[in-house]
Amino acid sequence: MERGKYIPLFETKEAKGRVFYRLFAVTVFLGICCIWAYRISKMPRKGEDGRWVWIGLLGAELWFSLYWVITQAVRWKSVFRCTFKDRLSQRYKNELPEVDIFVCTANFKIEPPIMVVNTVLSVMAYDYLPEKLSVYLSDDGGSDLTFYALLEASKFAKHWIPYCKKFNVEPRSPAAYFASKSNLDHSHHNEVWVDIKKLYEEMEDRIEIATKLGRIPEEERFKHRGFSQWDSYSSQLDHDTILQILIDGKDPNAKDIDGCALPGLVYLAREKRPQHPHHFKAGAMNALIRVSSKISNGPIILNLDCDMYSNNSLSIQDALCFFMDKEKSHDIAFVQYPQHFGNLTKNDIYSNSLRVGFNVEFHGLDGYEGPLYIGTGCFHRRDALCGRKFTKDCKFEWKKDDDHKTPKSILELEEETKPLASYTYEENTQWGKEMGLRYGCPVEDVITGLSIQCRGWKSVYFNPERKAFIGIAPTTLPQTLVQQRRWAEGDFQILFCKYSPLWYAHGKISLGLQFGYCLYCLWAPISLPVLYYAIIPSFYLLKGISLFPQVSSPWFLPFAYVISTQYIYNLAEFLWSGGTILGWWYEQRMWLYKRTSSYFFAFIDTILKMVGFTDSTFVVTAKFIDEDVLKRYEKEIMEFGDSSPMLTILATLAMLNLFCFVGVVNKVIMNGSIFRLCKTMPLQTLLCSALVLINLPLYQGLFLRNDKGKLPSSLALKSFVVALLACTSFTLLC
Ligand SMILES: O=c1ccn([C@@H]2O[C@H](COP(=O)(O)OP(=O)(O)O[C@H]3O[C@H](CO)[C@@H](O)[C@H](O)[C@H]3O)[C@@H](O)[C@H]2O)c(=O)[nH]1
Ligand SMILES: [Mn+2]
Repeated sequence: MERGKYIPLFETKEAKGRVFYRLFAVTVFLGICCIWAYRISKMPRKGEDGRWVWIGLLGAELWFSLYWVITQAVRWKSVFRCTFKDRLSQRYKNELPEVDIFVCTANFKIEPPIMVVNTVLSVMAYDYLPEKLSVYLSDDGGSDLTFYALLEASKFAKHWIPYCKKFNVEPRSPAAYFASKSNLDHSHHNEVWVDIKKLYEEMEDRIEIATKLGRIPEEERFKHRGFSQWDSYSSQLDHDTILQILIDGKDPNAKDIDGCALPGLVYLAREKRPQHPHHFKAGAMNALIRVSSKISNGPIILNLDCDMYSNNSLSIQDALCFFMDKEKSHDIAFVQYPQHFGNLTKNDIYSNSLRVGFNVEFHGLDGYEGPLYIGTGCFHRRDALCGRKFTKDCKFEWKKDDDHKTPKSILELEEETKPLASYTYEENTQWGKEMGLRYGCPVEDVITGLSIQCRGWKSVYFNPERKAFIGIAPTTLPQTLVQQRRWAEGDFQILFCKYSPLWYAHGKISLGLQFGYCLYCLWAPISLPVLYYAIIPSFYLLKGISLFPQVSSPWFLPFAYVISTQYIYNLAEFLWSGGTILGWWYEQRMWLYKRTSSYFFAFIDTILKMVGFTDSTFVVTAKFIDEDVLKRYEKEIMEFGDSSPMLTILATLAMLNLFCFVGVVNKVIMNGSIFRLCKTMPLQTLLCSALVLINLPLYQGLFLRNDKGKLPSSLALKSFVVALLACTSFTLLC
């Protein structure tokens, strides 16, 4: 390749068919305007019955419309990216930058150590110069079991990495590799394969036995000095910094069985004290940023959750194409990959795949200054993450002036580095404010990404054919709802924080991206109009009062047009993103459930937090479940299983709609014709029936099931009584 001539390392293509989409969106918008016109012109006058209900409906419809406009922003200007990895390696050969990989884990009980080390092994085996790769595991659980697992993994890596490279295997998480059918069928069923599998299984056994027993074999304890650091350990929330360099990447003797260099491997449990807030994952990440700066100081950082293993051994090269292009890279701060999940059922019963988000919306965000940072599967430029502003003369030289000139012993290096992970280190500094990940928000990732973009940087969304990372999605309804609640709460808080996409970001990022952020930041308040729509029209249906136009009225047309096109378009988008029809139906259900429970509670939580009543926490999502639950999950039977307030709301709403529906059916049987009902109150009838239909699994969970995943009978009784009371008092009083 000719030196000096500019050859791009990546390409950005605009989505096709934008013009058609925009025309379509305009017609829908006209329909929406007609709906407003209907609401305003037909509003009962002051003193007339039903005025407040109409005002409520108008409010809800205005909210929906505003939100619809926002969803258009992320469909308006979509782009797609592709990279040229071969050019990258030709151009830079051995001058590629060092890359530091951060894996976070928090609790060995719900994030099993064997899963964590599989993630670690998958990234250690990246097809990248091992001398330029360092892997850091942050263990917020401060568990010697996790440390033991990592120690085992550091030994196994000496066999695993050369094996992966020799046979060019994918994926490089051993568990995923041995479980994958394609690798079973036509893999090199030779001795090497059998040997490596045996080695893995032995390691797996040792780790799992230790995890089950809750302690490490006594003899292992003496073998490695690292365990002595637990001598002063009192609890997960009260211990000194534990730092252990398991493989020193700089050590010429750190070699795999083939004599090739190994990537660095470091275990860190930052110091924690009960009175001192540790700021959850953000705190862990900031400690890692500082600790790694002393040890390897790679200018590029990859951040992964402990369940997200690498599924593509060339992802680093892909990401570097975005960071190392001579002309287009200077302002790129991070490259975000989508999250994929390996444990979804065929129709994705809890709608966890976030299909449309990753296949449509994120491409839309990428058309502006780029996607949000979503905490995992994201490559960062260290400088940008540490608070640097982007200015026109930010040009990067990737060659590093080596500041570790005098080689130190591991012990010295560890002792020098430890203070960086102490909780006092951050006192009176900008960490958590202007440096590193932001504190105080349950979605530390999104707010951090926003603050980076507000400092003039851009980001890139890269969604390659072969999935780069695969993680674990929640497998029960309560887990999904809790996760969604944390996200909705965090995103809503961003709206009021210093970096609010509404005011602070104005002028710093484009209007389109401001809208893009609002798409997520407004999840919590959208719960209110959804709740309104899920209750009021059904009540009025029961009473026989119409709130929407009749079929014969011309006003019916805009409603019919907007509703039908939106659902058809939504279905098409879902199928196009790789979903199934049943999966779409499940998504409609989860759409409703998230809004009426998670988002609603997130709304309340945020308000309470603002008044100073509560503080947000981070409920870590469980990454494994027991056999019984797993069986139901695989059969796509909804798992309720507890009686949290969120499930109580869902059950009560479902019962309420059932009563209204039964009440109406009863009336029709007694004295009316179904035909007349559909003519006079078509939309209310449709809405109420759809709500009943979508809630079928809930009724089953309340009354028909006997397994452990059903709803508790106390909750069934509660929701039954509350809904009945609500319906009767409404019909009698209003
Ligand atoms: O005190 C804590 C709590 C969590 N974690 C780690 O943070 C990651 C994410 O936690 P998880 O319970 O899996 O949450 P999810 O909802 O699946 O995570 C998504 O949403 C989070 C923000 O809400 C982001 O931090 C994550 O990166 C993103 O994947 C996991 O690796 C945890 O081990 C910590 O290191 N320390
Ligand atoms: Mn997770």
